[in-house]
Amino acid sequence: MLELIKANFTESIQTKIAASEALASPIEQAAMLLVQCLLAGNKILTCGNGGSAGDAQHFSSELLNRYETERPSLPAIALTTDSSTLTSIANDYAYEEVFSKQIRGLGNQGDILLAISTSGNSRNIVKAIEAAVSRDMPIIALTGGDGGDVAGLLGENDIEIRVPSNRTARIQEVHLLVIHCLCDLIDSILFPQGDS
Ligand SMILES: O=C(CO)[C@@H](O)[C@H](O)[C@H](O)[C@H](O)COP(=O)(O)O
Ligand SMILES: [Zn+2]
Repeated sequence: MLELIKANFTESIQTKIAASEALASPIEQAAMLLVQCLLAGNKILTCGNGGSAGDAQHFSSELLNRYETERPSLPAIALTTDSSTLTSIANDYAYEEVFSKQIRGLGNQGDILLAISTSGNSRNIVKAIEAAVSRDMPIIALTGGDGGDVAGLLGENDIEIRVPSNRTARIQEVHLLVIHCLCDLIDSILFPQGDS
């Protein structure tokens, strides 16, 4: 048991060290894109499944409320939270449409879609990206493995932050760190002294 625990910690740490080299540049680019979006008065929509739904909500709550310092609320919506909307879209159409239909209703040109998928292959994430493209929304995709179908859908102005791991749990652990880096960078650029 203790060996298994140690192995999980070791693998997580090693994945984070590898990611810190590979992902610093795309994380910086994503932070700049998010800041531009917010300065232009646009908003951020987030989505994901399972643990990644939690990550999508984690990020939107840190924007709407706060991260570490006092500052004004920033506009973000997690598309994973409205059970009436999610169940009716899944029931009347298909589960793969649960995010895309919300994006077509809520997304405006210049809003950002933050799409989270460890495999890059979840159909509702693929459909969400297609909907964002149709609304002229830039996309930031948090992925892992080989990037899956998501990687092939992104345009030159979109950003993929792909964790160098094939294990869902390890990828999710780095995704959360990436989300906290993005919050830290947004706050330090927009509110240098933590002023509100
Ligand atoms: O948290 C975990 C596994 O660690 C699961 O809930 C996991 O998020 C779910 O199986 C998701 O459906 C996986 O989707 P994706 O990351 O491949 O898009
Ligand atoms: Zn998980």
